[in-house]
Amino acid sequence: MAAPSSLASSRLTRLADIRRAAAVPAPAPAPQQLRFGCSRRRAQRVVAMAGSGKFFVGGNWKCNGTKDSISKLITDLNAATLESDVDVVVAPPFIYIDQVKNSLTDRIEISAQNTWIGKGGAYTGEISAEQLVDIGCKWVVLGHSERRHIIGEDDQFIGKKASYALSQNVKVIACIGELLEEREAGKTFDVCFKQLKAFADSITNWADVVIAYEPVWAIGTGKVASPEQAQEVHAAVRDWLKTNVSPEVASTIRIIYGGSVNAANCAELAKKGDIDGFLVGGASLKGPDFATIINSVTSKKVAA
Ligand SMILES: O=C(CO)COP(=O)(O)O
Repeated sequence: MAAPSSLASSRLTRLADIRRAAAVPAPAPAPQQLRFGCSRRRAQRVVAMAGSGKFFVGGNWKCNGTKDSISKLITDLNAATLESDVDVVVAPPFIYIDQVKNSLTDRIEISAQNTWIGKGGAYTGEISAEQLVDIGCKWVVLGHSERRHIIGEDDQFIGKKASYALSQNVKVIACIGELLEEREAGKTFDVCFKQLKAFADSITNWADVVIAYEPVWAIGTGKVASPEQAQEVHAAVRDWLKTNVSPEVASTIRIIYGGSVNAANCAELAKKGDIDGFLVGGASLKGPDFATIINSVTSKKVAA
């Protein structure tokens, strides 16, 4: 899947337009929303952003499924009508990748949920990037909060994984996101930028990277970020990339949102200018719901 060609020009135009956006009033945050403490100028800018590139939807199946349940899910996905202008990826548990590869439509690409930091060898329990390539797996999810906070992976370790995976032509879904207490302490941007910097220190080929913003407090909790909350962080991440990597990367990279996305809330999120798709957990285990989320790209087109 090539990076969308329409992105660069639309985003560069958009970034230029941001400064003229002051006339657009920022909506007052809903009472339950937590504020980042960002300036009013930034909030206004964020709301004014519009336009996006090729939508990207990933399904992270995590440590779920059996041969039978996955067979049913594949049947549903193969039968679903999916909008054509969306890149779709699913990430099954390693042991089911071969089953999925052999029976899922090749309209949908396959991702691993993890990989080793370097070449394979005497690393018990690990799977190497070379092995992912061998089995036809084109993507890997790295930096997921469950690996950061449950397994204990740190920024540098995750950065090494990203670097090695990309060197073997495995594309990376690079996850970042803050804990609830970090958000409440006003540290959302600091945390996201620190995690982003660790990726940036290790990545040279950004064309094969999708960034997933997944606030930890929204993962598996049913507490989805509001479209404004997600948009605010996505726009800040894009600004960070513009300053610290390059305007071209900032304008072309897909930044997707994850955390309690479902068939009911995806359309409103998709309308936001800097939300380029989703990384879906629970709802990706239900074929029809996952198809609805993929097809929420139509809301984006309407909003644009
Ligand atoms: O962690 C996630 C995707 O990587 C999100 O999980 P949920 O959609 O189940 O909240």
